[in-house]
This record gives sequence, C-alpha cells and structure tokens, in this order.
Amino acid sequence: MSGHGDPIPMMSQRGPALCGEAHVPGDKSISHRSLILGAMAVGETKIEGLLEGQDVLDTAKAMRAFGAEVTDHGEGRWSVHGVGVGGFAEPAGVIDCGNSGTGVRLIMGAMATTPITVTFTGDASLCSRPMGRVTDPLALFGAKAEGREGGRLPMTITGAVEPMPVRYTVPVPSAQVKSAVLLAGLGAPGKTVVIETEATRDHTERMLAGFGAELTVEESGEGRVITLTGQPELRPQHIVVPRDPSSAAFPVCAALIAEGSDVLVPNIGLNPTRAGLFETLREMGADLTYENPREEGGEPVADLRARFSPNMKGIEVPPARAASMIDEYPVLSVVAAFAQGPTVMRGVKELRVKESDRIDAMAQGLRAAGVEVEEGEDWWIVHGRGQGNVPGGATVESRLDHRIAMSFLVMGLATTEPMRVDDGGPIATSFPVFEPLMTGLGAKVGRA
Ligand SMILES: O=C(O)C1=C[C@@H](OP(=O)(O)O)[C@@H](O)[C@H](O)C1
Ligand SMILES: C=C(OP(=O)(O)O)C(=O)O
Repeated sequence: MSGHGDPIPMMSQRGPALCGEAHVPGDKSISHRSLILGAMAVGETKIEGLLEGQDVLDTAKAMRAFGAEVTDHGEGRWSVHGVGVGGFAEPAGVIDCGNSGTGVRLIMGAMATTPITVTFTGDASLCSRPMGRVTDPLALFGAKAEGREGGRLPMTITGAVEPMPVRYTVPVPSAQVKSAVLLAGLGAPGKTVVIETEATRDHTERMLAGFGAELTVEESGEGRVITLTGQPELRPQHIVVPRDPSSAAFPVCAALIAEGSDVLVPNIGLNPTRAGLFETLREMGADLTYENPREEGGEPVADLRARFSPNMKGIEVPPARAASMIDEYPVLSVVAAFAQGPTVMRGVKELRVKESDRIDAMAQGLRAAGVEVEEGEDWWIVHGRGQGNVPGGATVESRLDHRIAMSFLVMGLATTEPMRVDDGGPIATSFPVFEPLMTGLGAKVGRA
C-alpha cells in the first residue's frame, strides 16, 4: 500500500478580499486520458498543459511500465511514444496508482484485452474503493481478476487471450466504468457497445474519436448508446489540455463567500458534462459570470468571474445534474453553509465511494463548524446560516481526500474562527499549486 508521507496540517482564516486572476492547472480527467490513449496510439503524442498532480504522475509511471516512452519536457509539456492497441508489455513490478480511482480503473480497462498479468495497488483510500464495478464488465471480455474480498485492491488482472466484444449497460453513473469498458473494447475485435442511462463526462468518447477510433453515440430509449469498433490503429495527437473546472471550483467558491472579493479564473473548460456546479451557483444567486465565451479544441471555454455574493439562497439541486458536478458537492456544501436556507442534494450515493465517504466527511466537518446537516444514504441537506454567521473554529480530518481538505480550507476564509485540516498532503493529487494560487489572491491559507 502506498501513501504520501507525513501529514501536513493546514489552516485558513478570514482576511482581505480575494482579488486577481487564478490560473488553475490542466484538467485531471483529460490528463489521465491523454497519457493512456497516447500509450495506445502508434507514434508520438504531444501534450501541453498536462496536470502534474500526483494522480496523473502515477498514470505516467504506469504507462512507462507497460512499455510506452513517456517524457517530461518541462512546464506541462509531455510526449508519449505509444506502443499501439494490444501492444502493452507485462510490467516488471506492481502498478501503484496511489490515490487515483480514475488512474487505476482506466488502466485496468486498457490492459484487460491484452494477454498480460498485472497487479494493481494504491494508498489506503484507493484500497478501500470498489473495483468490482470495473472487473465485472472486464470479465465479459474474458479478463480474470483476483483481489481482496469485496473487489478491493491489491488486485491481479490477467487480460483476455481471445477477447470478445461486449454489450454493457453501466449500472452506476460512472465515467470511470464507462471508460474502462471502452478502453477494453479497443482490444477486442468487432463492436463493443456501452450504454449509460445517466450521461457522465464524455472525455473518453471525444478523445477516442480524436485519436481516430470509429465511435458513434446515439440517444435511444435505453439511454446513451456508445458503439466502438475494436482493434483500430490509433493516430497520435497533439493535445492542449483545458484547465480543470473541478479545480476552478475552489477559487470561484472562495470568492463568492469571502467579503469584497472579485476573482477571474481564465480559460475554464465548460463541457456540459462537467459544468453543473456553476449552473447551480448561479441558481443560488451567485454573482458568477462567463466572460469571453468561446470554443477551443471543440470544447466550450470561458473566463469565470466570481464576486462576493452575500445574498445567496439555498436551493434543491436537480438530481439529474449530479453527474455533471459529482466532484463539486463538497465545496458546494461549503457555499451552502453561507447561503440562506436549506440546500438539498439528492441522488448522490456515488459520493460515498470516492476518496472518502464525502457525505459523511463533509457532514461531520460542517457540524463541527456549527452548521446543521441532515443526511441519508443518497441525499443530504445543508442548512445555510447566511453570510457572516458561520462559526468555524474546527479541526477536520481530510481522510486522504484532496477535495475534503480544499473545501474546508475555502470555508475558513469566511468563518468567524479559523478552520484547520489535519492533513493537506492529499491536495497534491489534483491541485498541487492550490496553496500558492490561493495566497496569490490574498487568501490567508497555509501550514498550521
Ligand atoms: O472519469 C473520470 O475522469 C472521473 C470520473 C468521476 O468518477 P466516477 O466515474 O467514479 O463517477 C470523477 O469523480 C473522477 O474525479 C474523475
Ligand atoms: C473522485 C475523484 O478522483 P478519482 O476517482 O480519480 O480518485 C476526484 O478527483 O474528486
């Protein structure tokens, strides 16, 4: 089991208004996929703006172990010399995906239709997360998985010798499961069909098409039907990774709750499968605007401008929007504490199987900070206390979960008393420059 070393206690407190520009790093989902698809293409893929967070670095290391030549050229520029679909070599050692669900699940899919045997592991958080949701459909291709009880890491997968294409309806709203099946489908002859009843982030579909795979997407009575023709020769690409809306969420939400703030977060990808948080904040009455809207690399992009919004109201977040903001519920619940009235979040059972049980982690921390929270298996309600009326003064466990750590550090910028987290180390998995970026805006956040 891997880990990130000694805990790094952090704290945040009220201070001056936040102002200036926040240049957040590249998108985590697209960064993982750039490396994996680059490794499955024939020839050299060039990447600009790769997120150099630990999750993505672990995926880069894994791709090297499978035989791809992965080179860091500095300042977010990377290249991947791929080995082609079906060309993965058997790694000499264990593949350690650290804290990353996306990394391990997508890589399992990518190797499952090549006849090699691979052992996967991760940190204590990743070793507690369900992998059966991926190994079940991979078994339909002919792959065999052996792991701990309940489908947990460490786990050894032997790829199919004669893979069969599959038709699979994804039983949980998960882009990781969908993507694992599609990546496995690359190695199987014929057509692999994946059906999702709730649309999730569509980066894998868009990028597979960009790499030259034959792929169609149709809406039908069954849901979103994705059909992929297997065993293509993927063409290397030049990828410019857009900036991550899930990271942008932190400076945006901080500006909304910290008195007097006015922050610009430029160049944020607003793919509709990712932008649910911003829509929700606007419905709550946030002063959040999309400036200079444009298209880049086929994706909608805008500069987000967030200003202090003292009169936000709690709302019922439409459950149909959950997948498009699944990683943003923790920080939304912080904003909800500063709004007036209840914010109701339903249809969010998936939050219980992330890096931590995010409903429980946020509910406990919010309560410790003086905010009333109700919860059930797949819902929770945060009772907002209104701006200027949230006590804070708590030390919260981040539970190896970057988004829990960052959410409570954002909260402390507007609570009466400072907030502390026991360990800010996990922040490096997705947003390694969080602290300098926030202090650059004027935020009082740092090591405790
Ligand atoms: O496919 C992806 O890149 C991701 C999918 C989501 O996970 P699930 O597929 O488990 O919902 C999300 O939470 C994660 O941060 C990134
Ligand atoms: C859930 C997340 O990541 P992963 O599943 O890749 O660990 C996240 O980044 O919030």
